[in-house]
Amino acid sequence: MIVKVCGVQDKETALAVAASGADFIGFVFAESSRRVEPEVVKEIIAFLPDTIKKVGVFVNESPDEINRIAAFAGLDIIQLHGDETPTECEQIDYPVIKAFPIREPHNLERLSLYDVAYSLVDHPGGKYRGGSGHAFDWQLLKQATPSHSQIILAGGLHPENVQEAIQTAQPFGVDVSSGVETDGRKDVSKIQAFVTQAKNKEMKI
Ligand SMILES: O=C(O)c1ccccc1N[C@@H]1O[C@H](COP(=O)(O)O)[C@@H](O)[C@H]1O
Repeated sequence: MIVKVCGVQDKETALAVAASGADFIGFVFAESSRRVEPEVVKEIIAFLPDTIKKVGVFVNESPDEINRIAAFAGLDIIQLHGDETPTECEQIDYPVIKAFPIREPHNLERLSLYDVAYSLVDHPGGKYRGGSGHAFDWQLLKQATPSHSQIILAGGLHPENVQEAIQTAQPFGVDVSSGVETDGRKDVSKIQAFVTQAKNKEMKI
């Protein structure tokens, strides 16, 4: 099970995410309370091991600008969380995670239009285009087909519900942001608990 922890804004949290055993770490470059500047991300990434993949989250940014920021900061993967077209996804020089808001079963039909590395399925969102902390009906994913690219489940996940979410939706990976925060800040104990639960490891007390 691939685990991504998103919305990291400082070095201490980034090191804790890497130490937790997470596979992907996410930095939000879009409008959000979790937005970080490329210069800050570049500094953080310098301290991270190669084993954790660095994901940049963008919303409706131009492919040229995304490729420029990715090369500058040292990103490995690009997550597109807006209205990006299949053509725009192909203009990204990095593996792409394309996010799809899921409200109804027919929303899954769009996944097959995109030739991307991963499809991320998320709640339609609140104030920003992601990171709402709300879950959608995981049962809808039972209608996903093997022709869809590897599915990452997101939206309202936290340490207490991630195992049920995995059992219900059977995704390739899971992604969390709000669910590992306390009072709007990343909480290291919740990050550790989330990764442990998602990877179905025994909790160390
Ligand atoms: O986290 C954000 O602030 C954010 C802003 C804009 C686009 C995407 C964002 N994050 C992604 O949102 C989902 C779900 O987050 P949550 O766990 O429900 O808080 C996740 O894919 C984040 O990568």
